[in-house]
Amino acid sequence: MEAAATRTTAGDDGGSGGVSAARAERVVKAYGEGETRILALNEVSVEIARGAFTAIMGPSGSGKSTLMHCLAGLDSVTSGRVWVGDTELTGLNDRQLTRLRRDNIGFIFQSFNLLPTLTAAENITLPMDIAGRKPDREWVDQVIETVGLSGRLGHRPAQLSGGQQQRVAVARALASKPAIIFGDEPTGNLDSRAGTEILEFLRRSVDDLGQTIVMVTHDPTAAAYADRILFLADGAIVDEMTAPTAEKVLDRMRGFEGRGRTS
Ligand SMILES: Nc1ncnc2c1ncn2[C@@H]1O[C@H](COP(=O)(O)OP(=O)(O)OP(=O)(O)O)[C@@H](O)[C@H]1O
Repeated sequence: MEAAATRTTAGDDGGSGGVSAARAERVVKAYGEGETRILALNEVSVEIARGAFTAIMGPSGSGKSTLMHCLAGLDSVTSGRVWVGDTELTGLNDRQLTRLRRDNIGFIFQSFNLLPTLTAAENITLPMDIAGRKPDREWVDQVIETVGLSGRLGHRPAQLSGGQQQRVAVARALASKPAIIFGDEPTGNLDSRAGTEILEFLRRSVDDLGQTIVMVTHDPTAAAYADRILFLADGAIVDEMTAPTAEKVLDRMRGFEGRGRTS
C-alpha cells in the first residue's frame, strides 16, 4: 500500500525508516533427505509492507504456514535470507531470535492460546509481564477499547465466548506494539459472526492503529479484508492481488484449480 509508509505505524518505536516490515529473499525450506525431500518453499522472495494487511492463500500443503513461520523466525530456512524490519533473522542464534520475536512480533493462532487461570486483562499483558516490560497503559486501553473488551476484563477465558477469547488474543498481540503480527487462520475456530468481528478488528488495527498484519487463511471472505493477497502453490508465490474482494479471490482460486495447481 502506498499510504503505508506515511502512516504512524505501531512498530515505529523499535523499527527503522524502511517501508518493509518483513522481507524474504530467495528462501528455500526443505524437509527430509534424498527421495523423501520436500521443498516446502522454493526460492520465495517477498516484501511485506509496513502498515498493511497481507493475506497468504493457497492449497493445502502449498507452504503457507512454512512461509509464515520462516518470516516470523519460528522456523529456520534451508537457504536464503529473512529480515524483520532491519534485522536479518538468518544468522541470529536461538537466544537472539527469541528476544526478537518477543520484542517485535505478535502472534494470533486458531486456538486462542490463552492461559485459563488468568483474567482477560492479565492475559493481555502477560507477554510484557514475562519480558519485564511496563505496558503503555494509554495504548493498552486504546487497544482494549478497539476490540470492545472493556466490560470483560475481569473474566477468565472459560467465562468468555470463542469470539471474545479471540478478541483477548488480538488485544494481547497488539498490546506490546509489535512491528508485525502474524495470524495463522485466526478465524478458523469461530462462527462467521465472531469471525467477521475479529477480521473487522484486525482491519481497524491496520487502519486506525497503523499495525502491520500477515494472515494465513483458506477463506476468501477473510482474505478480502486484506490489502494484498499472496497466492502460494507448490512452495512458490504464483500470483498476488491487491484490493481484493471475496468474489475476485474465488475466481482467482478457480483459475488455479483449472491449471492443475492444487496439490
Ligand atoms: N515438519 C515437517 N516435516 C516434513 N514436512 C513438512 C513439515 N512441515 C511441513 N511439511 C511439508 O511442507 C509442505 C508445506 O507445508 P505447510 O504446512 O507450509 O503448507 P500449508 O500451505 O500451510 O498447508 P495447510 O493449508 O494444509 O496448513 C507440505 O508438503 C508439508 O507436508
